[in-house]
Amino acid sequence: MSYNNTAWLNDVRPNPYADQLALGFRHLRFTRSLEREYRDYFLEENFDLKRIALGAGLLIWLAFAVLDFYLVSSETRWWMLAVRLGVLGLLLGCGVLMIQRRHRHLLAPLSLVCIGSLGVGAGAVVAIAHRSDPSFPYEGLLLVCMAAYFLVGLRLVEALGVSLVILLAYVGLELWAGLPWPRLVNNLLFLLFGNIAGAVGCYLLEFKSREHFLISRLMRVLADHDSLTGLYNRRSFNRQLERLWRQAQRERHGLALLLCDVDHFKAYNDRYGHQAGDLVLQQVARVLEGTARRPLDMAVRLGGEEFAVLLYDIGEQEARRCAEKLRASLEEQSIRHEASPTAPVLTMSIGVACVHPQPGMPLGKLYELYEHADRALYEGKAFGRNRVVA
Ligand SMILES: Nc1nc2c(ncn2[C@@H]2O[C@H](COP(=O)(O)OP(=O)(O)OP(=O)(O)O)[C@@H](O)[C@H]2O)c(=O)[nH]1
Repeated sequence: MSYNNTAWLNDVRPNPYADQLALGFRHLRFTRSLEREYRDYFLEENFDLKRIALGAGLLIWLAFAVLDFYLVSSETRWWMLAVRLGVLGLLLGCGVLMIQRRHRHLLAPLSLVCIGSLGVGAGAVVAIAHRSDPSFPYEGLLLVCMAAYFLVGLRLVEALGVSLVILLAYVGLELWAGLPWPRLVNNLLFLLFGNIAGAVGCYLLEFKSREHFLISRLMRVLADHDSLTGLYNRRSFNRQLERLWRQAQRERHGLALLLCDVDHFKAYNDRYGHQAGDLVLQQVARVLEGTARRPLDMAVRLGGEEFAVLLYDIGEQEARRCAEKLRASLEEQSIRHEASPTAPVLTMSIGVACVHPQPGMPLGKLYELYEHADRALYEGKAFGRNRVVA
């Protein structure tokens, strides 16, 4: 099985999610960093499922314990009950850890312990019963394996591993119980075929889950980024601006907004063509990215030839210096602009505004930051362009 509809992906590459979709993942494995991200996502997605499955498993286990008691009359039922109680204790112990989010990293191993103990416990109960009654039903074991494939939120490799352990333990226990060979072979074949069906279903489920992960992450990236330059778009800028405002209020850090506008870009388009204009916008974007290097900084394409750089934890002097460096960097690219009346190369004007958000300062001040930078940019244009105004 492979992911076939890759033609549209070429439009959005390079992008790690699109690249992985195009590369395929039929062995249910991504590249190293994506694999780590997927496993985190998978754990988070299945957090509730695991807890519900554990609750259901406990109830079914108890119901079978009651059934054993009525179905088996000999002394062996006490041994069966002891096994059931032992497994019950283990499930309760794991359950206490699993319901707390702070033990999230233990979720996968705990699920394996739960399903494994249910399987081996069920195998032990069946083997004990088979010592006196070889026709005692053993099919419940398949139920446990099916839960591993479909209910507990395990990856295929985990479900296969734990099912294999359960089957091996079952064979060992039946040999100890002395189940006649023809019966053992019959039971084992039934369990094996059931497991093959479960594994195929689990493979398809995991494949779809991985595909969903990649597509949903890719959609998120596309929704937050400008398709021409790859910079953040205005929507994610607005979101991030408010988030950073609150963070800066809490941490008492300064914020700076650099509004950048390419000079005489209409003339550039008219002189060199729209496609050349697009390439230049991409070049400008790379220059802006060089300025927004720290994790909370952000380079944005607001639209057309208007860009913004949001800088976190910065003072007025430093912001002005950054803006000047940015302006000079574009000029140093020496992109010829023969149609510009102000410079022989492509330049941009930058309006700078800074704020130190204090706790309790209204959000309205944030919009003043934008207005201030916009006014400064307007002045920069009016005073001849290719300059920084704060
Ligand atoms: N190539 C290209 N051009 C674009 C894009 N978006 C907007 N533009 C062009 O950018 C130009 C912006 O022109 P104006 O707003 O008049 O600004 P300007 O010519 O740069 O003049 P000043 O800003 O005053 O220096 C318009 O001609 C738009 O068509 C784009 O994605 N690609």
